[in-house]
Amino acid sequence: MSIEQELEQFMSGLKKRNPHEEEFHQAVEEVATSVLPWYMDHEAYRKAQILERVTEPDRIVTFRVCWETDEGDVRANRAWRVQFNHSLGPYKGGLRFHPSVTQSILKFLGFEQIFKNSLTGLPMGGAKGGSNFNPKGKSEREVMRFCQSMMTELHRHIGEDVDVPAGDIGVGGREISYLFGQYMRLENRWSGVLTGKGLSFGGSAVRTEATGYGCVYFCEHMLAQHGEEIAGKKVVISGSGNVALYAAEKAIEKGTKVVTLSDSSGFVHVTDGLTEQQLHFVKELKENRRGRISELADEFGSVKFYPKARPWGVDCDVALPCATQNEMDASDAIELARSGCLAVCEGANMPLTADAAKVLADHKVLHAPGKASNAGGVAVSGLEQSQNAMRISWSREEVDERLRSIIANIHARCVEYGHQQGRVNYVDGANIAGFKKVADAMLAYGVV
Ligand SMILES: NC(=O)C1=CN([C@@H]2O[C@H](COP(=O)(O)OP(=O)(O)OC[C@H]3O[C@@H](n4cnc5c(N)ncnc54)[C@H](O)[C@@H]3O)[C@@H](O)[C@H]2O)C=CC1
Ligand SMILES: O=C(O)CCC(=O)C(=O)O
Repeated sequence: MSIEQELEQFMSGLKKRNPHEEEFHQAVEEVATSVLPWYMDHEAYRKAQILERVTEPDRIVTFRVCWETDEGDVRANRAWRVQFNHSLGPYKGGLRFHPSVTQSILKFLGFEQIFKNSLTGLPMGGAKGGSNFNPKGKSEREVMRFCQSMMTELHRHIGEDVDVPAGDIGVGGREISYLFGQYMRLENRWSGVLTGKGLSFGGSAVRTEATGYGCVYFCEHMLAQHGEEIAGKKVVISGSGNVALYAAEKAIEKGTKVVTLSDSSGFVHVTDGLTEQQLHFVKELKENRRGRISELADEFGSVKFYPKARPWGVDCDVALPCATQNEMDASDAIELARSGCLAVCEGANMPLTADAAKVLADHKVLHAPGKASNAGGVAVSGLEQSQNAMRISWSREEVDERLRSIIANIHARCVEYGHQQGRVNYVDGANIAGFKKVADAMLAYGVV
């Protein structure tokens, strides 16, 4: 059978076993496309059915989360924890609170997390969880009651050596604190069972910034590998949450011009590049006031807001999609390629549709997949676990230095496994390097 036929047969079985889970199919197909040519050459992995086994989660816990609104009305949400694979260490991955959350989305995220965590070189397995709860418009007390109710079930399934959740969309420092408080109340002990904690109670320096900073560090390596430098580049960023804001901060520090940010209501265009004052305004707006990105244009006359639009039509050298999955489609990718964009470095998880990724490859636009370029967040979470286990805290400088070194290593591994005719195919490189380490561990464990 040809590789294409192998892929088709494998994907057709996977789709039958996991019907109506489009995001999960998409994430698996991307990995399988990269690894199959290599996998078919390695009899031992094939015989042990590693690809079939690694695409089946170890377990999925689904549960109901009941809570009361401030008016005393009862609400019931659905929540999940997908514990995908713990071959390399305790399960690790974020929790997402967003009305769009489904089992398919959490399976795609948990699956990607296996290989991302493998690439960091730290001992972490892959997991993801979350709920279709919408924190938007909820009061502090409602968010607290939801988090407490969620942890009342979740605490049975997690532990510092079992599964260590963290934040993701809709889950930041506030939610992690409420979840952690409830965990301690239920278990009557302090443990590093969540990461992204406050600095005064076991959190790590630089965890808040790590995903965005790491994405820019990765982009810098990717450009340098291809004879370009980041300073002076025009950068388009989507999103205005945790990842986007700290990617913008680091990009500005590196001498780039950040010309866009966005949220689900539209995007802002800052022709001359976002200033530090404007970035400070957006941080306050998003992290504390939880307002809309259009308020940046209301505050600063030179900023223009485009409602219900995405930023990919704005001319740029570098694009950092930092909002959500499938936020860039083929027509967006064509616009980016036409504007002369050199590199797309994913801050979000799977922000490109499969067709968009193909357009970038056809136009020779460098493309770093999230599992490599946004691994800085989980890497610093891994460092938070180490600090908690040793009961110490490293300085900001020390954590940042370790983060840079982990990102440099991930980049080097992408180059090692993705080098193709003078350029690097970062998607293949990340997938093969991440997969191989997990596959070797699974082989060593025998049939389990
Ligand atoms: N927080 C972290 O450490 C990590 C996050 N990621 C990924 O980065 C992405 C962003 O996550 P965070 O910044 O943490 O979340 P966040 O909740 O802080 O921000 C999410 C951002 O995405 C935007 N957004 C959400 N849904 C959208 C939609 N349907 N259309 C347009 N915009 C939308 C929001 O307006 C917001 O700007 C996600 O894909 C997440 O999985 C990846 C690695 C680590
Ligand atoms: O810090 C973590 O454990 C998880 C981060 C995350 O959810 C991700 O890498 O997508």
